[in-house]
Amino acid sequence: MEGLVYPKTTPRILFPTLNRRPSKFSIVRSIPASAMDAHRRNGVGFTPVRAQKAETKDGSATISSVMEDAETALKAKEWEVGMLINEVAASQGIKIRRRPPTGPPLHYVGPFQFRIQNEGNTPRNILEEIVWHKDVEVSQLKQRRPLSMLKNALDNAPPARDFIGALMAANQRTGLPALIAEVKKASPSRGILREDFDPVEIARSYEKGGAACLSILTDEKYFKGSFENLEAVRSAGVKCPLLCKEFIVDAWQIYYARTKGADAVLLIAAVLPDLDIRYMTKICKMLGLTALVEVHDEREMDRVLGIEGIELIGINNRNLETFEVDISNTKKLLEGERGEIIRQKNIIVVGESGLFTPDDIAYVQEAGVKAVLVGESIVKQDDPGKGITGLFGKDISV
Ligand SMILES: O=C(O)c1ccccc1NCC(=O)[C@H](O)[C@H](O)COP(=O)(O)O
Repeated sequence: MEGLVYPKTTPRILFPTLNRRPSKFSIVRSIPASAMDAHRRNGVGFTPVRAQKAETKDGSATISSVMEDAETALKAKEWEVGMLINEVAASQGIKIRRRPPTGPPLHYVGPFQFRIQNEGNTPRNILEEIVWHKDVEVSQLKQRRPLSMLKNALDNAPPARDFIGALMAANQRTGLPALIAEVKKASPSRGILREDFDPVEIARSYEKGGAACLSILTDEKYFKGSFENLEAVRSAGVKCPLLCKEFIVDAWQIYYARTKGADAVLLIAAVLPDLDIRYMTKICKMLGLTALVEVHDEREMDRVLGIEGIELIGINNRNLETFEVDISNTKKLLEGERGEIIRQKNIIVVGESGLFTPDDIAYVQEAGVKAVLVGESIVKQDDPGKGITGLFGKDISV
């Protein structure tokens, strides 16, 4: 296995040749997942994990300083806690691991220091990579806007609107699954979906075409979305309630989404252990937000059905680890006892991903969904609102 090589010497000693010899220090990654290859081909946001190097103020590379004993012990503890979190998640069948907090161990050979790419420090699939990146992104954002600051900002946020109410009203009005129309410029599996991307124009067109709610991608790196898009759509006067489509790994993000005008947030069961879903759902309720809890398979569905207070479940037909899309996943997860429990608990189910035709809509409606979340097939149309008519096989505008 190959790793990025840095010389090991005493602390703060400059190693001036490092910057001039980048090719010798680059990593050849060996990630087997075909998803990673597809992702790389599409060129959306992939950054290999690299060894960390310290930089001085003048920008030249330095040798990582030798850590003090206390610092080493703290890092070791952080590592252990990180591993424990992953163990709890794994015991619930969660395959997505959280990012190792201190990075992989260093190896010393002569004057060199190696950080070897291995199973433990390399994301195994695209969802894991997104989550690891999100962990870093959120911890940086939190430093700039601590929770106390967000809590103060809540007072100035536009009021939260009834996301589920809007879905139910549209479902009753049309007799068809209510549409959550997705404002999405790009995705890891499909690359760029729309070059001329004006989120407000697309949102208005969706609303005119009969969408009940909108899903706004806010992830920048992998979906080319932003919180500015969310804010812009909200302040443009679009009436449809807005789902903040983000990879939530920390409750701080829920507060942040609310300050930016979100009416709902996504919680992904493939990423979040039960306890996180439980307390994040409570935070959502406290803030007046709807939680759309997303599942991909039977195990995730069973976990989520075991959690009190879940009102809205999304069944994603896209396997976020392999990118495979199969709309029969919706039917499979709503069959038998699970469907029964969902009806008893009055949970609204949303069919997500891979829906392109009126037959697809009819198929998931027959399976039991009251709403659908659709991106690609409508956002790619010249007139996204008219794309809705094509998707449903009839005009569903108000
Ligand atoms: O779509 C991806 O490539 C993707 C990769 C990793 C995590 C999530 C991903 N997509 C999120 C979604 O599931 C879709 O944006 C959403 O359900 C709409 O799907 P579609 O109608 O197929 O655009």
